Amino acid sequence: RWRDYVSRLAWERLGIGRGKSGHLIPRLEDALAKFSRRDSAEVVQPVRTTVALQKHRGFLGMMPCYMENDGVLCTKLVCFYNREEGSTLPPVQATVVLLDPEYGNVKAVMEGEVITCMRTAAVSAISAKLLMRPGTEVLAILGSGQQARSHYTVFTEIFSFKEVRVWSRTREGAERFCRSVAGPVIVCGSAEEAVRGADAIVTVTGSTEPVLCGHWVKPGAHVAAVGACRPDWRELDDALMKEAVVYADSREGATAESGDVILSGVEVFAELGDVLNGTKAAHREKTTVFKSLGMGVEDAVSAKLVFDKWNAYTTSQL
Ligand SMILES: NC(=O)C1=CN([C@@H]2O[C@H](COP(=O)(O)OP(=O)(O)OC[C@H]3O[C@@H](n4cnc5c(N)ncnc54)[C@H](O)[C@@H]3O)[C@@H](O)[C@H]2O)C=CC1
Ligand SMILES: O=C(O)C1=NCCCC1
Repeated sequence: RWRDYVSRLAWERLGIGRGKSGHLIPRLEDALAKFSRRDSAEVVQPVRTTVALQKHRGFLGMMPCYMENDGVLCTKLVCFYNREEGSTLPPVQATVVLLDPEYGNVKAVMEGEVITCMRTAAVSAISAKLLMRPGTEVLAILGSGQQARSHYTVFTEIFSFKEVRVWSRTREGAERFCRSVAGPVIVCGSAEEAVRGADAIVTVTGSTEPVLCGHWVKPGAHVAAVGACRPDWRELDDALMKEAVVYADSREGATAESGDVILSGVEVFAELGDVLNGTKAAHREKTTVFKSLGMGVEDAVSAKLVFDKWNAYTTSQL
């Protein structure tokens, strides 16, 4: 889409995504660590408020965040849908609004899909940095949409996989994905074939039922589970949830919104921020699941980065 193309170009032109995910990953690590300290001068971020758009099989999520010490006030409005196979409508549409916390005026209104794709992939990469075993060789991606593409980009930029595999519910989807990314990918005929022996697995599907079974997963593998962000949606089965040490971006978010956490009845062991703060262990030696729900603070620091880069760029053109 034209809008997607322009945003991506702007993102690259501003140098945010260039090389080792540019400046985004350190800012997100800092934000995750601040969030987990639960200091209201650092981050105030309620659990996402969600309104069901029943007629359209979708949801509106509202994601405000205030970072008093950093002077950042932001909210994202995101609509996400459980689309029919073959639908050409966008699965996620988002707008990010950056405000001045002192006066309340709007500083910028930003297209939020690229921010959502890049920050989600970057946070999954942080989970892999913290929880993946050293010497990993094989990455498997389940799903072939926009999150699959952003995860491919960030993961192959940061880690040196010998093999990347993709599975999608249609072969055409997987083949389209291969044509859209910059490196080699092996198309697999089933999710099981894709994940058998994989060291890292990313689940980025719109599925509401498990697509990944525990008994396929190599012991010690790391799973970044990005889809299934509703309390009755699943991507991972109970066997995997019970076998793994489960991490999340937000404990409150995971226990309110994640079907994989709620319906399997497992405990979230730690937030990524706890590991970054050194208050909880990174169990690299075990099978680990990072359950990603997405947080307003991730959008806030990403939007601030875009805004600052944009200001610097426009000033340099004067
Ligand atoms: N954790 C987070 O922060 C975020 C999570 N998401 C979620 O990530 C998931 C992927 O998002 P996008 O890539 O933007 O969507 P997309 O529509 O571009 O891609 C979805 C992929 O899932 C596949 N899929 C859909 N239903 C399926 C099923 N029943 N079984 C197997 N595969 C199925 C599709 O064929 C497609 O390959 C969605 O669930 C979305 O809500 C999106 C943004 C942020
Ligand atoms: O954090 C986000 O942004 C989203 N999370 C779950 C569903 C789609 C958007």
